[in-house]
Amino acid sequence: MDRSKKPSAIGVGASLPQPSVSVQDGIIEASLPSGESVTVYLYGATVTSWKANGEEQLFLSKTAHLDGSKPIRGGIPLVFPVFGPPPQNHATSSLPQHGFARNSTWEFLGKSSSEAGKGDLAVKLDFGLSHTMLSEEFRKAWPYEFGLVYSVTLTKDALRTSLQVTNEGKENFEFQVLMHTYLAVEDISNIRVKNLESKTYIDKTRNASTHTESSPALAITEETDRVYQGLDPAKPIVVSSASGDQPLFSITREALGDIVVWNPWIEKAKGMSDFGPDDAYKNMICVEAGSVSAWQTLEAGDSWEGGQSIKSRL
Ligand SMILES: O=P(O)(O)OC[C@H]1O[C@H](O)[C@H](O)[C@@H](O)[C@@H]1O
Repeated sequence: MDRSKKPSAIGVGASLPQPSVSVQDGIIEASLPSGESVTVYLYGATVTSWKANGEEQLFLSKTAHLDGSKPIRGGIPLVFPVFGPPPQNHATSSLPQHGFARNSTWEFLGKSSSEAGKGDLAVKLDFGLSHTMLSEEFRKAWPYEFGLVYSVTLTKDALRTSLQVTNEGKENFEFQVLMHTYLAVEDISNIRVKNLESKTYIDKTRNASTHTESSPALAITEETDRVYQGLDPAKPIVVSSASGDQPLFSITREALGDIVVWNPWIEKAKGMSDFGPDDAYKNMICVEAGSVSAWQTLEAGDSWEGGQSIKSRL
């Protein structure tokens, strides 16, 4: 047999084009034959880019630190096990703001691809983080035995991120979780956030006071930092143009009942050294799916799973 011959098309099953995945220098890139792509840094398992319809969908600060010296400003940093500054006298009290998931180095567990229906392909990337992988400082600050599996799934019209948390130890622990998604928008003055009407929110820019959303289409006209609570995860949060019927993004969730809407606006943007250029606050809005208004208690041996699916320019 002539082994120098390449396998014929029939020999390899005349297979359809498959997703491609590359792993280099702690950065995983996956793309579909139809052109969509996603980039994930092992540092924080942070999604830093999602391209669909030929366009970047996520905002990444031009001055973001990509060398592991600071959580990445942009994309989708993962917040776990505490959202915001940790409360005093809590098991998370010694952790930094937003916990350790976004500033720990995860491992790449592998890829899988499947049919996403209608002949479309899906590629799923899995990442893992566990107690023993944490820095000594974080291990001391939060001594629980846990396992996280974070899955990033790219399809032609959506990006899904989901997290499974397992309590691998002998004592219960409490956690909060949030997918801190920085969506790219052309002009903040021209977008609206829909489906928050009548929901209760904590306004972090007004001494954490409680309010009820009155607007069916929220405009962002100043620094905004609100935690909307008790939403139906299956009802999409829609980001649309101001004039519009055309949704730019539609976000459904599983087991994530809170949504944080954040835009730092002029002064705060200037004050963040890793946020650039200064006026980039016009080109982003964070719509963050999470479970942050209360603690999830996870008993020894139990698992919890939650996630979001973002569709773009439907
Ligand atoms: O600067 P970071 O630690 O990344 O936090 C950025 C922002 O995250 C969330 O959206 C919080 O609600 C904000 O209060 C916080 O400013």
